[in-house]
Amino acid sequence: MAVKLKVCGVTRAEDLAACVELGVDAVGINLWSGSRRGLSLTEAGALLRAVDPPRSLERVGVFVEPSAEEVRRAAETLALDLVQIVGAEEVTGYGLPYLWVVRGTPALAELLPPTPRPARALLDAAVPGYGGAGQTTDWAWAATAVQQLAGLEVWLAGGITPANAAEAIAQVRPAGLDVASGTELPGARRGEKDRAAIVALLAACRGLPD
Ligand SMILES: O=C(O)c1ccccc1N[C@@H]1O[C@H](COP(=O)(O)O)[C@@H](O)[C@H]1O
Repeated sequence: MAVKLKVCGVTRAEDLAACVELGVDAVGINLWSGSRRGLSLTEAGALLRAVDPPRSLERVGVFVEPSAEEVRRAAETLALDLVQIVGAEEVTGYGLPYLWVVRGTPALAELLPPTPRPARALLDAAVPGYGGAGQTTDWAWAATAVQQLAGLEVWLAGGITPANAAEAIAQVRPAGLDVASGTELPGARRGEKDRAAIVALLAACRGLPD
């Protein structure tokens, strides 16, 4: 089965257009000013208007400790499909379809989907700075979590690169990969994406040779 790919932290029109052209499944629009991939709502709106991606490309808004009003306003302005909220103590998506972000490796016995039910779960590494640091989570733990959460779509994030994506898929069996750093060349200043990295990640997701 094909594994989906989300390219997270898109900041340039050419990168968003490449995601459309290459058949990426989802893009993350980072709306946190603390991230080097962060866009203001005005910038994010301009980016989406410049490319006008088809609705088949899922739009995920990424937030860190946002207010409910901030999330609702962005979801409406950018026509977001899902919201990904990191850092808040209790995350329920503020009434919108949301990703349940699981950071680190909590005890599996306590790994229960919150209410209301999330659209999917995202297993990410617990890193200082909330995310996007290119650090892998524990894949053995993640593989067990995927099995335990059967019935819920579970994606894997954290330190996925073209070099390790196939191995991550084989070990963890996620429904999708969510990649920020691994879609960029070293030194990318503001989330500039590398087309070759996206091509290679898609090949791993679709089970194709490089
Ligand atoms: O990308 C960011 O800068 C970011 C900032 C704050 C919260 C989440 C962020 N990104 C998410 O983190 C995962 C893992 O990133 P990476 O591939 O290890 O760099 C990424 O997929 C985003 O969903």
